[in-house]
Amino acid sequence: SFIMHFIYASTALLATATLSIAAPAADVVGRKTFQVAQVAHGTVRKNGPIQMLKTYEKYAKVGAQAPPSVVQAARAAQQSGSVAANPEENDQAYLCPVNVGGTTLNLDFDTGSADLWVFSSLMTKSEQAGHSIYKPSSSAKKLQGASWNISYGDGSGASGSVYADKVVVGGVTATSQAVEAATSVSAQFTQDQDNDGLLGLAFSSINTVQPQQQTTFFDTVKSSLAKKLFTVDLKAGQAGTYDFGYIDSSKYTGSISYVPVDDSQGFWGFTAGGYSVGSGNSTTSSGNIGSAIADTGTTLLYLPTSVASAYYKKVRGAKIDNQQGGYVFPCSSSTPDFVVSIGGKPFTVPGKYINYAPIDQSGEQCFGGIQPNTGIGFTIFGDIFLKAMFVVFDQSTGSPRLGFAQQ
Ligand SMILES: C[C@@H](SC(=N)N)c1ccc(Cl)cc1
Repeated sequence: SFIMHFIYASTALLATATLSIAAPAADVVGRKTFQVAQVAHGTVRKNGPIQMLKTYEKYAKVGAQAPPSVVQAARAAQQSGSVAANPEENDQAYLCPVNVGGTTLNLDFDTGSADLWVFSSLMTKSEQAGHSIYKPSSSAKKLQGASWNISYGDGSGASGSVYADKVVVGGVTATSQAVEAATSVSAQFTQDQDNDGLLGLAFSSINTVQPQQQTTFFDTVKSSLAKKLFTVDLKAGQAGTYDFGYIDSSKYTGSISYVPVDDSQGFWGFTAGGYSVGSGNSTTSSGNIGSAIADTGTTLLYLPTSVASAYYKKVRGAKIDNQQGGYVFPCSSSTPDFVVSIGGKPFTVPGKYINYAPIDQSGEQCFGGIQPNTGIGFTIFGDIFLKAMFVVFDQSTGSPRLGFAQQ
């Protein structure tokens, strides 16, 4: 199904209010005291050399220099790892094996949301059917009073309670990660028995846990990674990878072009430039695409309506089919490449990726991988785009940035 994940993260207003309550003035008659429960945030095992190296780095501007032994020990302790991203049918989503509290679950890594939620033993047996299930392990600590509720624009959603437990992704370990155990999920999720939950990789500012917002897996382990970044290398119809803490230069061609990220909405936001349809001399090109996000959790490529219209003018028999919810065309029509400028460099989505899939068994009409971003308000570079690229989601410099290269 062409489900587009939307996210309406519930606000953290309550948590903000709680945190901003001023302590009563000491001289107030009948002074009252109050307690604020401290809940373990996502954490990783602290490591001496890494902590020492951070101290040396903190005072580097006043001449502190870490001894080679500290640098060497810290480097040895820093984490990095890689996990397979296995495509579902039609590359609708990509699922990665993750060890959550001792059980391996297949999770949809989603750079467009910030909750790590899983199918759990707290759900009814019928809802659990066919899925791998998280059962809070003996090492799990329930976050008393914490809850979460996430909803997506296609009407899907999930909710439940929260535990702190060990999570391992490609050998990278978060010793105490907020694991959002579902008590209820919508039909779209129960029906997709390949998918045991989501691992959010957007910014923790849109995590939905209340009353105390929690960190994503990446934010939890970030300080322990050799480099504070992860890379995404999705592929068409075959397994790709998510790598944490390092850049594997064998996974891309040419050089990586970096652009600044606007994380004000909690997404990996950036500005996309001009575009062209087709390759060689039969190209059309026009104005800027504008604000966009890099989103592994969205299947298709959602572009401004004028850009989508310009693209399908070049596809024989293309039309909008409201019953199907977007552009369709004869499966026999050829689909041109789509080229977009990011950071002043051209990036090409091969035309074959834009013939997404037949709309039915007859195989006559096919659904487009490019669709208009009507009602979204920004461009979404989803998997149709990402599976042609190698992308670096980078927090290793002062402010976040995205790196793009063709694969
Ligand atoms: C970021 C994606 S949802 C996701 N990847 N979890 C998104 C957000 C808002 C709209 Cl309107 C449509 C799609």
